[in-house]
Amino acid sequence: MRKMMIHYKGIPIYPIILSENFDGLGAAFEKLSVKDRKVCIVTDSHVAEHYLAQVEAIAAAHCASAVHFIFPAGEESKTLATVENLYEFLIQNKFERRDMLAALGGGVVGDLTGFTAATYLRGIDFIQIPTSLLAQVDSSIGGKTGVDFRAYKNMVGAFHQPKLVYSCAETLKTLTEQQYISGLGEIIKHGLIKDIAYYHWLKEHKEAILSRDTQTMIEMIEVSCRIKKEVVENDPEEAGERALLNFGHTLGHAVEKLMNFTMLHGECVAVGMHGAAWLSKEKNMISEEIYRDILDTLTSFGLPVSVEGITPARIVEVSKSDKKMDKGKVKFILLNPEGQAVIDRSITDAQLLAAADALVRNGEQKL
Ligand SMILES: O=C(O)C(=O)C[C@@H](O)[C@H](O)[C@H](O)COP(=O)(O)O
Repeated sequence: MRKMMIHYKGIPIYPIILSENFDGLGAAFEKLSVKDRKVCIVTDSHVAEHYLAQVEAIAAAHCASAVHFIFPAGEESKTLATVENLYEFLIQNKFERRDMLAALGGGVVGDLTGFTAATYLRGIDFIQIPTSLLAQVDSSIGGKTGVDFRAYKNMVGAFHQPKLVYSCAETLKTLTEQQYISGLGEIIKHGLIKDIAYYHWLKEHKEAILSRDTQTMIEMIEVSCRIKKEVVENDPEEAGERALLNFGHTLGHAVEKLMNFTMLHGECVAVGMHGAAWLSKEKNMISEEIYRDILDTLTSFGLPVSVEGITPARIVEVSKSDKKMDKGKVKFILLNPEGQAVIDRSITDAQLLAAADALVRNGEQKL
């Protein structure tokens, strides 16, 4: 078992526990003083089949009582309507301020549960038990919670920090290939924005990573969590540096929306990272060779770097309606020659369109 603590202004806020199994979850509950508090485990229809019984039994043994709320798996459920159903369930079960939610699942479950916890009774505690690779290395850490609104990704939300993040590597073995690889999109992002040695380590350990070797996965998750921890500790509410975590998300969110959420988040981030790398190359911030290496790395891990069926013009239009606008300019995260990410507000509409064009697969172009 590995453990790290998230601090804000030097004060310890919550632990991240990385474990091979759920054996340490009971002890982690105990540390939260939950003996006389109710817990509602929020999960989706896929995860419920695999892990709900086990986690609910642990919660019931350590808390005053445990109930569960299950919603249909998928991004379509990440709405205010699901949040309303959850409020209703909590009211019916007489949940009070001192009671708690536990998000058992991937990014959708974590974001939606966190947002419900942030707003129910003006805020109750919640914990994250992420079961997808993407949630374990990214969305469960840092307190970004929220839902989509009329297909605008994460448009309504709040910063609300969990009391615990407990990640169990066993759960990664039941992920579909596509879900697992989607998580690798955010992991490669971590290397590219903050730790180029880690990016090379990922390439060197590709086989063990893709075969889901437990120890390699835990090592990789630990490095990614440390990178995310460092960024969110320095800038908890995205006043500055935290925006670097949005590398690949400006165009990625637009692709996600235009593909009607038929592509997974990490896949869209990979396409978006291609766009950001392309812009970095065009601005002479990285070489053609590095640009090619990024594309090769993404594709060698099974991630897409282009899309079909949408137009560059629509990608630009939708990018401009995302949250990343800043005084009318799209806030872009680009790569610089030192192998670090930087915030850039100088991208023109023409450059944005050309980047979007590089992502759209048509005829000859087979990236
Ligand atoms: O934690 C963050 O900050 C991130 O930006 C991490 C992203 O990878 C993640 O997808 C996040 O949910 C996107 O946030 P958003 O503010 O762009 O919706």
